[in-house]
Order: sequence, then C-alpha cells, then structure tokens
Amino acid sequence: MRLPRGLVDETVPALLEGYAWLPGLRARSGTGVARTRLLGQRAVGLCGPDAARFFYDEDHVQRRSAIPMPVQKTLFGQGAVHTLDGPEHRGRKKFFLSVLTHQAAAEVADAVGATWDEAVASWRRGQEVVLFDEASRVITRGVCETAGIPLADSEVTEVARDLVAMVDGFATPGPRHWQARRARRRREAWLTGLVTAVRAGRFEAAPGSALEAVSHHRDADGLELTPQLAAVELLNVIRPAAAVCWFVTHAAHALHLWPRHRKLLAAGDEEFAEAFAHEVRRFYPFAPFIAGLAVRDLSWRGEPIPKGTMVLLDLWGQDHDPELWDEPYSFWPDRFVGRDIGPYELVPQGAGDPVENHRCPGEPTAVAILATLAVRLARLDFQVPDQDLTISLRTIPARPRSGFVLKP
Ligand code: HEM
Repeated sequence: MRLPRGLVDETVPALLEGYAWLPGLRARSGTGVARTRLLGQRAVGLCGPDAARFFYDEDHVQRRSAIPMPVQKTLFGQGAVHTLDGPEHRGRKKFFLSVLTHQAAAEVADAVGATWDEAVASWRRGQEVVLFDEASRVITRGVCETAGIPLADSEVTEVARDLVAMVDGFATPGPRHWQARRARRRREAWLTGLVTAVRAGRFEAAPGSALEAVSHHRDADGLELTPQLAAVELLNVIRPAAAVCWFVTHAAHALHLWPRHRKLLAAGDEEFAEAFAHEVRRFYPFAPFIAGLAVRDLSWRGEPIPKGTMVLLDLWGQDHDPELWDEPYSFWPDRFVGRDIGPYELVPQGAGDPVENHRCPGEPTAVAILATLAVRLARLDFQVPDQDLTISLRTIPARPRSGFVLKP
C-alpha cells in the first residue's frame, strides 16, 4: 500500500526535486498549504505575502533549533545570527546592520568594480574565461578589502573557492557537502586567528571595517563574541557577498538570451541597472525556501499547525507567483522601473524588515555588486563559445552548467 505523500518523509524528494519540490507539493495539496514530513519532522509549507507576515511574526515562528546541523556546518556556521531569536537576535543583528549600510554597499561595489576592471585588463584576446570563477575571485578581493581582511594576491583563488564551496555544498549530500565542511573549518580557523590578533593588538583593523566591528561587538548580554563566533559572523559578511557570483553568472545568462537589455545597461542608466538586478534576483533560482519552528499551536487560514511543526516559507514560489507577477516566467526588468517594492513582495533574500527580523541585511550589497558587474558585462565585448548553459532546477543552488564561459 502506498502512503499519501503528506505522511511520508520528503527529505529525499526535496533533495532530488530541488526548486520544484515545495511549489509542486503545495500545488498538489489543493489548498496551497503543503503538509509533509522533512528530516523526520512534521512540516508545513506556506507561500505569499500574508504567509510571510505570519511566518516572520516571532510569536508564531522561531529559528532556534530550526536549521539542520548540515546547513549550520556549511552555510551559516554554528551559533550564527540565523539561529537566534528575540533580543539575542536583535543584539547580534546590530553588528550586521552597522557594517552593511547603503553607503558601505556602494563602497564594496566600487571596490569590486575596480577589481573587475583590473581582471579584465589582464585577459588576453581569445582566452576562455569562466565567468562564475572570475566573478567569485573579483568579489572576494573587493569584499575582503572593504571588510578590512588582509588578502595577498596569492590567496585570492583559494579563499574564493572556499567561500563558494560553503554555499555550493550545503544542500547536496556527498563530496560537495564534505568539501563545504572542510572549507568552513579552514576559513573559520583563518578568521579566528585574525580576530585574536586584533584583540591582542598584533593587527590593527581598519576603523569602521567589519573586522573591527566584529572584534569589538557586544551581544545583548554585554559580552564580546568568542573569537570563533566572531569568525563565524565575519564569514557571514564575506561568504554571501562572494555568492553574488551566482547572480552575476545569471545576469550574463540573461544578457545572452535577451541581448536587447544590453543597450540600456551599457548606457549607465542607474535606475535600469537596479531594476535589472532585481529581476535577476526574482527570476533566477537561489534560496528556495526558509524554515522555522511553530512556537505554539497555530492556525493558518483554518489549517492547524501544531507546536513544533517545521514551517517552510516558499520564496521561489512567491517570486514566480502569477498572482503577484505578470508573466512570472518572462525575464522583464522593466517591471521594476519606477516601482516601489513592498517589504513582503520580492523575497529572494527574505521578507519584512531586516532591522526587526531575519530578512537578509545584505540586500543593498547584493544589488549594488550585481548592478555594477551587470553594467560592466553589458559594456564588455565578448563572444559566447559553444557550451552547456543548462540551469538544472534540481541542484540547489542552481547555475549554468558551464559556469558561463566567455571569450574576450
Ligand atoms: C547572494 C545573494 C544573497 C542571497 C540569495 C541571500 C539570501 C538570504 C536569505 C534567504 C536569508 C534568510 C532570511 C530569513 O531567514 O528570513 C538571508 C539572511 C542573511 N543574509 Fe543574505 N543573501 C544574499 C546576500 C547577502 C550578502 C551580500 C550579505 C552580507 C554582505 C548577506 C548576509 C546575510 C545575513 C547576515 C543573514 C542573516 C540575517 C538574520 O538572520 O537576521 N546576504 N540571506
């Protein structure tokens, strides 16, 4: 006898089906609310702006104990801001908000742009460049420079590879996952040493840098972070910034498929560049969903959610919901031109208010880096040799298989 899908554990289908898993389960439910089991736990999947408001209410959903250990040991780090609630969370979040301002985003983007220009100047005509790898190195250099983390030219490739590995392997069992764990251990040890040196007066952190801020940050309890935890949170600044290389690669993919957008981007129209960055973040896959635990017995549109249930918020589903987006599977940057984006509308990096809740504090940084490099890509004279540009939605995070090879 086959059990209905809501009663069997869906961890394996989730890993195999990738981005389509939760939207598919919700569609089959008939109510838009998926009932399932994940990692042996009862789970419920919700989608849409009202669901996001419900999910981000701390009286409904907590993050403590919600993030599986394999994800903490690769993507976020143990004890990271992502795993905290209430005053503890807001106390830690202050560090991120203090260093990820709009001005800081513009500075990182300038540094990344300058590093990109240097890299392009070093390319030989006819050489094949894998954009994903090049963008990861360029962003790593730019973000380490602005974060006050010393990085010799000879270290850039290895550090970039490790930052990418932590993101690449968090949702995949097997060798990619173990590579992600090793990368995290290496980089936590590296930055633990750096924070220790700053505190001992053996290294002077640049004033206003993330390194300085994290070394002296005090949590809500008034205590400094342990050097290890400071390293975890410093990585939570540079690791996701380097991950913008996924979006940069998607941007090149979009310009290749829909070259009509090149002209406006190349002309330096800032509003269009930002709209283009938003459309890349909406259209292309990155974070499929986020998860928390029901803090008490809840009810969502009449559907009971018992205490302790894992609550999933379908980000990918919302960013492709035809109720919210005209022709959601058309790549159309103009939809964001002249439009104010509501806090619960576009959700590739979470929803609501980053000061009050877990919404990503790095959105200005991600948008600024992506817009800067998209403009440069649009201005660059290059060819796209034959390659496999397939983006499999079964792999989280997804990207063109070839990494997007270009030939200047
Ligand atoms: C590559 C593009 C990025 C994507 C797709 C992304 C996505 C996300 C998502 C989905 C969340 C979880 C939101 C939630 O749980 O409610 C998040 C949180 C976070 N992101 Fe990003 N992010 C990106 C870039 C960045 C950047 C550039 C930074 C920093 C420079 C950053 C730092 C963080 C931090 C610290 C959190 C945890 C916030 C908290 O728990 O309060 N992210 N991000």
